[in-house]
Amino acid sequence: MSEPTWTERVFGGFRKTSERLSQNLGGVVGTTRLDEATLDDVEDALIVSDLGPAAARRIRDRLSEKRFGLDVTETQLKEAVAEEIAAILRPVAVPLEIIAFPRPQVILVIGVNGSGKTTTIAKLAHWLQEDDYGVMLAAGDTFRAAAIGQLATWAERIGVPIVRGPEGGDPASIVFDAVKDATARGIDALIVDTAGRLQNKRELMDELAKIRRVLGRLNPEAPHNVILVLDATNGQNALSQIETFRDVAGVTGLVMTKLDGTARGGVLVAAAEQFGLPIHAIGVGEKMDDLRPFDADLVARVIAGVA
Ligand SMILES: Nc1nc2c(ncn2[C@@H]2O[C@H](COP(=O)(O)OP(=O)(O)OP(=O)(O)O)[C@@H](O)[C@H]2O)c(=O)[nH]1
Repeated sequence: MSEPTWTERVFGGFRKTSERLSQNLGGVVGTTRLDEATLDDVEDALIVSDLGPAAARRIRDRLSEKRFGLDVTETQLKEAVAEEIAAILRPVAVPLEIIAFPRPQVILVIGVNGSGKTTTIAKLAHWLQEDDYGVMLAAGDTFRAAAIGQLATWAERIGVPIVRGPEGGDPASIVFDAVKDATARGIDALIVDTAGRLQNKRELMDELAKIRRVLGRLNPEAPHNVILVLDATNGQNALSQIETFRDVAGVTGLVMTKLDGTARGGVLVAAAEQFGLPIHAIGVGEKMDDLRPFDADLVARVIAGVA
């Protein structure tokens, strides 16, 4: 059997959301009048399909504004829902921009253990490299020797330089060395792995504050990006993670990984509505070319079951 295409994998990541939505919109068979009762059903269906109450309400209101009292078939209703989901997702489908000057652009990557942070850093490095950017990695997750080793293995595989220190080393000093090195080499993007642990918010805040302080001495604008990696299989937990990391670490953008599984990716719609943070990319596998741009229209159609 041939490997699934990336679009097929995205279908996997949103399948649970999509199936639930379809089941719950299942009451709409044949042609239905879009009255208050039907709109209530649609809103409920959206809520239980991971899109969350705020996005569900917005979609309901938009449907009501545009089509109240009209007769719609199930397909027309799903098409209309897809359009409203896309309207929520399009503003946040923002690719990661690499600025030309000053170099390097410093990209901190954070996320809870096992979220796919290290793999995402590797994929991102590979992605940027394919676009002819010079990339360097910094092993700022000094908490575990294995994390440093894992990143170093990826660096070698992709063919990018890495700055690393000993286990338990000071992340801020590694990042400082990395920025100096990257500057000397004319590197475009320096991607920094961080311990990013939420178990101890105070420690995380202190660590990031120190990294920011040290970076600020070299370039007041650094870090240019703070990307939070989210695991799609965590469902609604993603929302509380975004909120906490936003408050603690000043998140500037998101990458959702593991959307190739049977994840409940619909939570991204809830996240878009609630936080409005850019979704730079999605992860659809464990290999280095398994990072994809976030395609709002495709995802909306997959969720609504009309792709
Ligand atoms: N299916 C799938 N697996 C992924 C994806 N991204 C990462 N993984 C896997 O998820 C597991 C955890 O990924 P890591 O990159 O090590 O996660 P991490 O957040 O760095 O974890 P720690 O090193 O424990 O902090 C690994 O087995 C990865 O291969 C993805 O998009 N799809």
